[in-house]
Amino acid sequence: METTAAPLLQTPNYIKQLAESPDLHFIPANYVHSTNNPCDSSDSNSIPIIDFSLLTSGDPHQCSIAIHHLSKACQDWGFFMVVNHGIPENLIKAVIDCTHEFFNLPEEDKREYAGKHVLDPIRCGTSFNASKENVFFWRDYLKVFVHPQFHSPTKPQGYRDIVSEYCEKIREVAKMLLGGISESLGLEEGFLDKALDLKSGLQIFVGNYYPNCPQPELTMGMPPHSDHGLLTLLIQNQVGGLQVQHEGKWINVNALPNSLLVNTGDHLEIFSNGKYKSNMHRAVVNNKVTRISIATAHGPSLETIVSPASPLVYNENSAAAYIPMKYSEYLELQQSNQLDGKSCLERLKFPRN
Ligand SMILES: O=C(O)CCC(=O)C(=O)O
Ligand SMILES: [Fe+2]
Repeated sequence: METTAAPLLQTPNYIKQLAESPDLHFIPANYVHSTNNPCDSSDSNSIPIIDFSLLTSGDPHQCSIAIHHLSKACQDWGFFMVVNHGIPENLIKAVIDCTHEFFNLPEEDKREYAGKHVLDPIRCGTSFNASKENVFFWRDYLKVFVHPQFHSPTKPQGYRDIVSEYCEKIREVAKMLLGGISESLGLEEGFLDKALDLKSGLQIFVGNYYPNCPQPELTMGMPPHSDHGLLTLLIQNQVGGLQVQHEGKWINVNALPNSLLVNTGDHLEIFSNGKYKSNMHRAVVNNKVTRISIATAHGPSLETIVSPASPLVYNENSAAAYIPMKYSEYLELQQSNQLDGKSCLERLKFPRN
């Protein structure tokens, strides 16, 4: 394997800019990660598949099958693919295309959204928590709050209409899945929705841009992490790169055509009192083509204090395993330098003896 790397580089504004520099054969040293080789992973055909049409069929028997599948998927994997979700293929393509156009805008158009606070509604930048780690990843991002209030960059043209249509549709899918998940926990379908104030719930549209990389085996697009919130629904431009952790192994996600890739988040773990663990995942890059992915994260309202669901806790068999915290405070803590190497979720776990 080629291990030579170019010297350290001053932080570029965007990885896109670096990846497009002529004669880039070696990646700068601050992009090299000595974690396990990202290519050392298994393929899997066993990733759970949820047929969304069963959940929405109105037939109680079909619904209960889907709920059972959701329960197993959340408990065993924290990850599943959703088919027959009803979101038109051409809308998905349009969202990916206009997000690609956003990343292709001149730097001055993107500059006004750079270097913002985690609660600012539109942010774009590079890497993954670069301010904290000073270690870089092969990725640029655009993060936009799209619910309860819809925000949008002003360019490219057409972006606002396409993305708002997509976000509305994907939120409906997330809401139905969360209704099924609520039932799978032995709660009423609407329990989670009410408890976490989903009608004012935060929805964040995250566009990820991973340009092709001359030494993909030495770096990573996104390091291993879990997502905040309840459920993240992801689409991509037909280029793989997402890997999920399952039973201690990294699994390449080979997406079914036109499927949504869904992972559980930290606040579902908290709400379920640890029954549904938040999924660990990461993104690898390749040396051939640019990969675009769009992750839409769905969480409680920013004001909600998230704690384990009361019916799951106040019985003789279990006690709350997580300390309650306001969702907005969680987001700020996650971005801060005050975690002593622990994950934010780890910090909220009650110590067990
Ligand atoms: O690009 C991917 O496949 C993963 C993206 C992701 O994990 C995220 O945006 O949180
Ligand atoms: Fe993620």
